Amino acid sequence: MPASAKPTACLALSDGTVFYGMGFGATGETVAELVFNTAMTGYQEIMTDPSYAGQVVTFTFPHVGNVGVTPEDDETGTPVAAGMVVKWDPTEPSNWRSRDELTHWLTAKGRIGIGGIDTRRLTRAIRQQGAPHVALAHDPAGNFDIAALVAKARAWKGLVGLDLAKDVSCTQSYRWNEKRWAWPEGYTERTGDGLRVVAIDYGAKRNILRCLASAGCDVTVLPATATAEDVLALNPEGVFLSNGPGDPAATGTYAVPMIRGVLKADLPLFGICLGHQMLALALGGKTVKMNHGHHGANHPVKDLTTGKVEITSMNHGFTVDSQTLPKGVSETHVSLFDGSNCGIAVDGKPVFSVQYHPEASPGPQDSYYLFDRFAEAMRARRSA
Ligand SMILES: NC(=O)CC[C@H](N)C(=O)O
Repeated sequence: MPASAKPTACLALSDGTVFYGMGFGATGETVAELVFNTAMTGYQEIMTDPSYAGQVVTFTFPHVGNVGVTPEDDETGTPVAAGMVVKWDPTEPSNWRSRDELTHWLTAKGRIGIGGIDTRRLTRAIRQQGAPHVALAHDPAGNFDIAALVAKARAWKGLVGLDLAKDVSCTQSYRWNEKRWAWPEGYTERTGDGLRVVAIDYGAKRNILRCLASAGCDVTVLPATATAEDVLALNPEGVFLSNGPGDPAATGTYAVPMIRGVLKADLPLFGICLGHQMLALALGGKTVKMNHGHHGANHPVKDLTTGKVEITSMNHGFTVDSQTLPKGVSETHVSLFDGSNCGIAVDGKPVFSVQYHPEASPGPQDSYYLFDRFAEAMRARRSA
């Protein structure tokens, strides 16, 4: 922000720290948790990932806006993150795929952005104090009641205990057949299997559904509140639990009974992120809030069964406490950043889940094998 320019946006942290900058996108105010994401690409996928409901995202990579936005890159129909914080004001798009400018898109979709922020200082603050509660305000006239904004950030109850999955889930069931556009090395499209998969939508990213379809699945998506009876009535060959926002323990009030009911049917089951956390809860484990979580596209994860390291895309603020996993449930993956749990499996059964995002959107493709593993488990069951 030029020294002479009057700030048109501000970010007030609950500890009273205030960052001033230039507003873009929608005007108004929002109160949320503040996280940082270190990915160098994929700002549109990040903003439209429903798992970011209730969170404002600080982008540590400074170039945001340079490839514009295109509906093809939406993870759901609209940005779900509450707002975005960037170092420089978004640049004009220069990309053949761009259909809109980031700033215009944010305005149209009612999401606030703030540019000109020292994102390095802000990120250090997030690391030190844990993901803070913030109020983000954008007013072209530059009038801000800072005391009121700080008070709003302080009064906000936060994500612990908050169930947001119901808000972002679909309300009606639907079929999904669209496949991936690009293939990770060594993989090609699997067709003709028609593996009947029921995917529970807690805020599912579209590229996860594409990956399931590409692995040979014929996917029926059900709303978050679907019961085990609803799921099993569709005679699935496998069940998938999606990613999603909020506290897994709060979402678990309805998801856990459903998952326990489905587990009795002894079907292949695969969960990602929130789905992973809720599978752990259903099996008797516990989840805890992390200090500032993991949000980025280069997080190393070790597969404990093979010793292989995957570079993964991550976005989570809660984690499964591996100490609480009961007998018969194994930890399969760990984060090489902090040793936190990144995967579990029920011993001897094709029931498994991962904390990270193997659909590679945005980011690395190393973990696509998990979709194939899920599909292979269904094929094995079919031929048994
Ligand atoms: N990406 C996700 O599914 C996030 C899960 C959960 N809301 C968390 O923050 O840990």
